[in-house]
Amino acid sequence: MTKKQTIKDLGEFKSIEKITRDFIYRPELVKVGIGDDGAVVYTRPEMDEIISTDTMVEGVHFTHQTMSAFDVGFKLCASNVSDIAAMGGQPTGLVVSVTVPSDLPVEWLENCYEGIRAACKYYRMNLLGGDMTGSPHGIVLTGTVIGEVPLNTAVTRRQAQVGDVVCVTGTVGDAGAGLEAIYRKWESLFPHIVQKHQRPLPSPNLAMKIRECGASSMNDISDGLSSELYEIAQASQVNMSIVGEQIPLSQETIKLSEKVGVSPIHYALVGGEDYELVFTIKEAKLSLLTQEPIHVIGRVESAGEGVVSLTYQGEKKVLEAKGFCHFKS
Ligand SMILES: Nc1ncnc2c1ncn2[C@@H]1O[C@H](COP(=O)(O)OP(=O)(O)O)[C@@H](O)[C@H]1O
Ligand SMILES: Cc1ncc(C[n+]2csc(CCOP(=O)(O)OP(=O)(O)O)c2C)c(N)n1
Ligand SMILES: [Mg+2]
Repeated sequence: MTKKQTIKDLGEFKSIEKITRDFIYRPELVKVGIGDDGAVVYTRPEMDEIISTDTMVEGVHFTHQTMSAFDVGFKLCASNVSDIAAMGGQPTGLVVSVTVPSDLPVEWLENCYEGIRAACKYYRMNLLGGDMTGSPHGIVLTGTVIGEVPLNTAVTRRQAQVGDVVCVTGTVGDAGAGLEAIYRKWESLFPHIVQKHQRPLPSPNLAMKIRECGASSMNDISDGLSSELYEIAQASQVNMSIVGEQIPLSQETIKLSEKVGVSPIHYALVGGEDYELVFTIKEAKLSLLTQEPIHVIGRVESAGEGVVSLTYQGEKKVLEAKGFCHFKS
């Protein structure tokens, strides 16, 4: 068998050249793209700019068992786009920093960039630049995304109002349950949730509609619904009540929970990486969103310290503020 060409064989500049050709999907927004010290982009006077960044680390966000190189590239973009969507904005550009071991096959990086390309194409986002360095251990990819939202309309976590309903988009818990399915080698039994783990597809268009309908606060679900609810409640200084039975779950997540023997809402509350949205809005505005995949899961009850209560199977408790945590002891 011939040895695969590695990053070290090809060298830094040739590797960059190989993977970054033809990456502009919105040429009208770029003055200077890849190939200079910095990218130069047009900004529009009627828009505010949004900037966010997210990282994927081998062994933390993925392993060679859980995700292909293409998936890693795609999900890096998706998690960044999700942050822009959570502000009610649209993504326009991305820079990617790649830190890889020198013996990594060039093919891995090429496939990863095919995933980045698929996402950039899907979201009409320009790849504007990046960085490439060696890593003594494992792969680390960081995306920094820029996006735009009409002036002064960005939806923050800070404005949830007493009386608002609390809603989520899509189904919640699928990505965490999908990871469990991958670990147990049940991919063929649970194709939909495995796909949700490997290729999440946040929707800035849905987020934009939610913003236009008057959402008072919004957050994306990266660490788990429980911790995202607390982020809104604490930033807005309100208490919320959630009804467990109203959290939308997919059939596959329900089936996997039964097989594994955990509560069906477990993955929704603490799984994370769904890249769905949780938001608050006046109940009267909901009629504008009836065509959309949106579910009411609770209500903003009162001004307060930011406590979230959960009623489930007839029992009301304070929801544990649990989610994915990078620095657990
Ligand atoms: N190393 C850092 N330096 C500066 N700001 C940071 C750093 N890490 C996180 N933040 C900021 O802290 C806030 C919370 O971060 P995070 O939990 O990662 O947000 P999200 O879940 O939306 O990705 C964000 O505003 C983020 O920009
Ligand atoms: C191998 C592996 N183990 C565990 C997870 C689960 N996981 C890793 S990071 C994470 C939370 C989201 O990542 P983070 O970097 O905290 O996203 P952010 O909140 O910054 O958007 C979760 C649920 C995974 N995806 N893959
Ligand atoms: Mg983050």
